[in-house]
Amino acid sequence: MQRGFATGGTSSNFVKLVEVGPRDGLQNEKKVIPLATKIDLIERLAKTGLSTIEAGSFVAPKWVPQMANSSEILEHILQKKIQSPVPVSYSFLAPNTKGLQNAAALLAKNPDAYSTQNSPANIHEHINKPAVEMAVFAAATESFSQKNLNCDIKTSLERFKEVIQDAKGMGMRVRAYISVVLGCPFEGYDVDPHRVAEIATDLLESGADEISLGDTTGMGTAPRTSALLRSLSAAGLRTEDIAMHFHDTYGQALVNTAVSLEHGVRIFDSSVGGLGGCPYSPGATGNVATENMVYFMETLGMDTGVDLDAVADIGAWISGELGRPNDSTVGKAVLGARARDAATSKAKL
Ligand SMILES: CC(C)(COP(=O)([O-])OP(=O)([O-])OC[C@H]1O[C@@H](n2cnc3c(N)ncnc32)[C@H](O)[C@@H]1OP(=O)([O-])[O-])[C@@H](O)C(=O)NCCC(=O)NCCSC(=O)C[C@@](C)(O)CC(=O)[O-]
Repeated sequence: MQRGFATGGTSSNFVKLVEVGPRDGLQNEKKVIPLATKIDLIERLAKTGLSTIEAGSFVAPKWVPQMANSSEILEHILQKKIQSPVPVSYSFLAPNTKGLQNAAALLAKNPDAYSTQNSPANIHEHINKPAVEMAVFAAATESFSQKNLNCDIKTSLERFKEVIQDAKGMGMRVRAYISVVLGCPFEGYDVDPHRVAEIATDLLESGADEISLGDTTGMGTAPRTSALLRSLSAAGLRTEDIAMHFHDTYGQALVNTAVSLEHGVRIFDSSVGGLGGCPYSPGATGNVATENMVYFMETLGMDTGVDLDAVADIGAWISGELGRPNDSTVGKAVLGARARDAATSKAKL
């Protein structure tokens, strides 16, 4: 369907979306999701123009059982050529060196199957070989760090330094999350932006390539998002190193996205069908839906390179597979408009 927004990508209006559905989106589902469904989801997403897909998590299966088959997912990515119109980087979480080593063992078995930061910058090379990146995840509050990682922030940063340096040594790109930056389920709204800046600086100094700031609880508001980004900037952080990760629990995700765009942020996390929730954040709902994010960027004349109709189809499909409602308002609207158009064309025949 023609949506009639200004389009046309230039490097200045490009916004990178990081699809977190297969990891953040699925990790909290109670029902066991078959491996084949997870792989199908990743393969479908890879065809939409998304360039980064968070595919799994090398965490303790006792803690997050739904992610227990992340090794099989990584193996599939390495062994089968997933078709994609653009080079895709597949990202996996690691909470400690054990998680990284588990991923590294699979990479070592398939050394020619993936590209690294050291690979030649040849687009065909990258299209033929997926990139694999790792992600570590800290918290902005002590309570959340204890619940999510079973250690305090200082200990987590020491562990992450090792994980980041080892992963970088293997040529991998590393992203670092900081959760609960705009509100904590245990400590409330009072999250200190200066502390967020300190943690982000520590992670960047350890070698992380990008910091994703998680509004885990969706408690972020426009003024508080702006205040946080001002604090980070005052502390010397560069917007090009920052990604924003909004959950839409209070319906503020796109407002906060607009504020972040004004501050120069150009990387946003989202989840197809609005899947998600954090197992250690009671009451947390899904990430902002990828469909909503793509549509929103299109209305602003920004270019994500992502096919909105294709992600709308995937959102409806995966919601059906999981037996849950499709949480993307845009996804439902796109499919509704398509059904109306089809009915109108049929009536004209
Ligand atoms: C960090 C630990 C492991 C500490 O947990 P612990 O219990 O303190 O760890 P431990 O070192 O004492 O080990 C306990 C057991 O786990 C095993 N183990 C230990 N590490 C691993 C590993 N990597 N892979 C596989 N197994 C592992 C270890 O071998 C041992 O096994 P046992 O001897 O009992 O059989 C645990 O707290 C953990 O896995 N936490 C992860 C929690 C998580 O995944 N949360 C969700 C991701 S964060 C998120 O969703 C937020 C985000 C990123 O989306 C952004 C936002 O919205 O905020």
